[in-house]
Amino acid sequence: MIELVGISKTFNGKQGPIHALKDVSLSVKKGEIYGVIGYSGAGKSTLIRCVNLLEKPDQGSVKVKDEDLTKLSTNQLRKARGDIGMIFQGFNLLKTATVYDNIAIPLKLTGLDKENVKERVERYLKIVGLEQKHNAYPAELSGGQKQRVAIARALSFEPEILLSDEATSALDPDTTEAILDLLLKINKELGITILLITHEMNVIQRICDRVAVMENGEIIEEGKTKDIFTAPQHATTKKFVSSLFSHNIPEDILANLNKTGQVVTLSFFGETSGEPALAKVSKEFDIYPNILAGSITQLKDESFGQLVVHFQGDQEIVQKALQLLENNNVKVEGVTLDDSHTGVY
Ligand SMILES: Nc1ncnc2c1ncn2[C@@H]1O[C@H](COP(=O)(O)OP(=O)(O)OP(=O)(O)O)[C@@H](O)[C@H]1O
Repeated sequence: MIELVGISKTFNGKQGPIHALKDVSLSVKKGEIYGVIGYSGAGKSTLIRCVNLLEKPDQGSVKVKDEDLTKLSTNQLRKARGDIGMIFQGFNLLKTATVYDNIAIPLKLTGLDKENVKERVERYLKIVGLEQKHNAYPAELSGGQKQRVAIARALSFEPEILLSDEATSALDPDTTEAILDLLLKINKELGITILLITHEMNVIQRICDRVAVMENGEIIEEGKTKDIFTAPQHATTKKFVSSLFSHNIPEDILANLNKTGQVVTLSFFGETSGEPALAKVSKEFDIYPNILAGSITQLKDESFGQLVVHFQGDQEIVQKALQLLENNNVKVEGVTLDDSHTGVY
């Protein structure tokens, strides 16, 4: 659906050139929710703005629905952009217009007649749950409600793709959850492909099928959300994942525990696979795992759990127990003193 190949973009900064994107390639499938995560300055905004050519890359191709947007005339590009909606952190609403007009005005500018404009505004305000707010002005709305208006405005053009530029970054945690639920609903019920950028791992965790991690204008890791959560490779990815699972065990306690046995992290999917497997090994090998920390979190399609466990006793038996856990699809990783600085992931 979206195919970025070898995108580069350099800005002229005051202190010399800034290589915001360096040979970035990315592919988003139809119907997918794809997240790009990175710290400030990683190049996320530049990347997402390249998808609808708000930013023109210096090199590379931007294919949307098999059409290379960099090769289109102004008119053709305007038409192609009709398939790509966008929402922003700052909502970008017209302050002096009502909720209704914020959606209706851009639609009227496309030449749509009054009846159809009315029908669309009402349909999409209903989808975002704001049918009671037609006559309100943006100043009378909460942040979450303003983002809902912005989403309804984007949807009113009936795009196949929605780009989300940090849409939940200005919102409190509860409102963020509600907006993420709305994005999931839009994806599932309207079949809209979503490409989002964020610096918050919980956004990736809750709704993304796949994720790319960006740093210094490059994609440093990419994959299914599930795989990135269970086996992050790059130090930055590990940091993002551990921001959600900060099972910080104080260093001196960890050092003492390591003297009397082994401390491991067990990662598992689904509600059933982790604890029963642990109960099974303790029974079979007559060992007593001591659970030090644990968490369970909901990914888009399944739950993901982690337990930090101390295994005491005969090392040979413990190794056999850990092997059995692995055979039961539980991922086993040793916890070292170094891990405790950033949290166990
Ligand atoms: N128009 C511009 N002119 C000059 N430099 C720019 C411009 N736009 C972005 N940059 C620089 O390019 C780099 C990448 O910026 P970008 O906004 O894409 O990163 P980001 O990951 O989205 O970060 P943030 O979340 O802080 O916006 C940064 O060093 C930024 O200062």
